[in-house]
Amino acid sequence: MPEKKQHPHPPAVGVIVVAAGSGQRLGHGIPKARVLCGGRTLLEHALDAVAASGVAVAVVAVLPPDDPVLTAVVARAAGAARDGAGPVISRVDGGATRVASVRAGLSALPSDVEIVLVHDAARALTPPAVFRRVAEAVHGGAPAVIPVVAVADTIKIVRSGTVESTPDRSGLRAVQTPQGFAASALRSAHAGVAAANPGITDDAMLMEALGVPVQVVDGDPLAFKVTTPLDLAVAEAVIALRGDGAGTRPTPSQSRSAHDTE
Ligand SMILES: Nc1ccn([C@@H]2O[C@H](COP(=O)(O)OP(=O)(O)OP(=O)(O)O)[C@@H](O)[C@H]2O)c(=O)n1
Ligand SMILES: C[C@](O)(CO)[C@H](O)COP(=O)(O)O
Repeated sequence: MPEKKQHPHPPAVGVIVVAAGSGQRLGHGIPKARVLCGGRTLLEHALDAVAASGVAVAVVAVLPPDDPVLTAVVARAAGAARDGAGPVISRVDGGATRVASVRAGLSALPSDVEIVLVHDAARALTPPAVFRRVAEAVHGGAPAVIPVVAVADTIKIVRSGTVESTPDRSGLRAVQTPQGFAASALRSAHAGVAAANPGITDDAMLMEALGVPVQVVDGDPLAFKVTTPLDLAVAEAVIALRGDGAGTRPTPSQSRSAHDTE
């Protein structure tokens, strides 16, 4: 029987939380990661989920440049992680596209990280189990892993206002984050593309272009992306239902400072 490859130590996992987007579709006029949901910023919810997953040795939050509110959020999370022997948490400025922001995050991660998870701050309520599923699949040998859910609607390919075709729904999946990669594969893939390319909407696309197999694992409905005002209302309702506001709410001064900027 072939010998199973043994890792001498658990691979070091780094998480990039991309939070530098402007949130045009949400329309709050401030970066989306700073928008409050259940009294806390979307970035705080996302960082909590990463911490609760327990997968990371290092976390880099990619922020809009010159954002004191989000910089303070990261500083608080870093302090709490230090006190609780959690991951090292840092921040870096993002870029004009998601690809550019991921690239900035990659350059800020420690070079000895072996697995990288790239996560949207906008998927603020992603259950910690999704992070673990993705990290375990990469640890198991897959170079690229994405969480997916089935598509509920019939999807049409439309050209110039007319339906061209209807793809078979049984083969369609909606893609979530965190997306996980062997660090070396992700670094190589990013080295080969233009950061400004607007057609690249996720990191798995870079792997697909290189012919690297992308494995799927189960996503979770709660890993939905807060994109529109309706999504934010759903996220507020989820937080209210699960009743986790108490004890995790910010102090009045923290809450005021986030509100004041809206
Ligand atoms: N230049 C960018 C663009 C996006 N993102 C991040 O990528 C994730 C997915 O992007 P999306 O939800 O589309 O965010 P926005 O780009 O902010 O949204 P919109 O397109 O409505 O402006 C988000 O967590 C967002 O902060 C980023 O870090 N840097
Ligand atoms: C990465 C992503 O969340 C996977 O669904 C998505 O592609 C981000 O796209 P967006 O256009 O930046 O929202």
